[in-house]
Amino acid sequence: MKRKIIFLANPISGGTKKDSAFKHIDATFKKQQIPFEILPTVASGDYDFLKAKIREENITDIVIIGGDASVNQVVQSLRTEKVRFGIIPFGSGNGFAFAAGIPKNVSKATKIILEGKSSVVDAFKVNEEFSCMLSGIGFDAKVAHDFAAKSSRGLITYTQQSIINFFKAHPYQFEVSVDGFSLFTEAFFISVANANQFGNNFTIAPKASLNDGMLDVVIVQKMNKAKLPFAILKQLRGNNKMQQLVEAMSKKNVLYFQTDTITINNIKQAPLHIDGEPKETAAQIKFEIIKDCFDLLQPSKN
Ligand SMILES: Nc1ncnc2c1ncn2[C@@H]1O[C@H](COP(=O)(O)OP(=O)(O)OP(=O)(O)O)[C@@H](O)[C@H]1O
Repeated sequence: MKRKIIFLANPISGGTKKDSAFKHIDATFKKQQIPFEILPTVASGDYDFLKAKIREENITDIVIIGGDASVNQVVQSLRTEKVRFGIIPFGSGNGFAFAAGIPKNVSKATKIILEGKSSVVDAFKVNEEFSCMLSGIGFDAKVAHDFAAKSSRGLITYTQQSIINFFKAHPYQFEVSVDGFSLFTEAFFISVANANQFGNNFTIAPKASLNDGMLDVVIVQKMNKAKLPFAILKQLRGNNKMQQLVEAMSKKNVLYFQTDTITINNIKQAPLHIDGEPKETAAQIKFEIIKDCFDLLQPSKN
């Protein structure tokens, strides 16, 4: 089938201008005689207005030029359409794109779109909301909330907010239910991941895969603050194996396991983020995998 592409570019993401990226895209797709349009993303995140256009004009690919929140919003709105999704990473974190092996370099990312190889990936539900990368409750959500309140975006702001929040971090109480089993924990944060990272290649869930039908859960329990960076570093290297949840509870500060569904009673109303965007928190939060949710243009795995 002849391809026809809509690029959706976020005018505010990532903190850098996209003009040279637009030029590169324009030159590449004109040369290949593939029809395309570059439209701006919308702040509301609602792309229902594009559905009629997609059907009438037989659009085959929707490519997001932006960060994780843009990916979340576009896919959430348009995943019921018969289109494939692509990403040219232009956010501050780009966790989802990097987890899929899509690089930040515009010409390399554009080449992946041009090659047109795709495969299905999972996403997940957070109560009634949609997440494709990584959502969390507690300290990491606090970073997302504070980051959203800043006028400048980008990696430096994100790092500043993480450091400030680290020194202010305090644990929250949670009741975690998995497979009919329930436990109480005091934790700095609980992250639930489809992708393997927070963004900027900061890996938190080393085994997470975008199409394994599993959510990767990381619980960073209460501990002496001096130990916190070390514990996260241990997790980064992926050598913190989950043996038996109960046994690990008492001995380990960082718990890591996989499940397709998890329900968390958020006793102290810790803040929530979905794909890095702050969201209103809830007393109970259920995370549930959506297997084979959408088709993603990405580098082939072999
Ligand atoms: N046209 C627009 N005007 C204003 N805001 C927009 C517009 N389009 C999208 N947004 C908002 O921009 C925000 C940031 O989006 P995005 O995730 O693309 O960038 P980022 O936060 O810099 O990257 P990352 O999520 O990877 O850290 C989202 O909250 C999104 O709703």
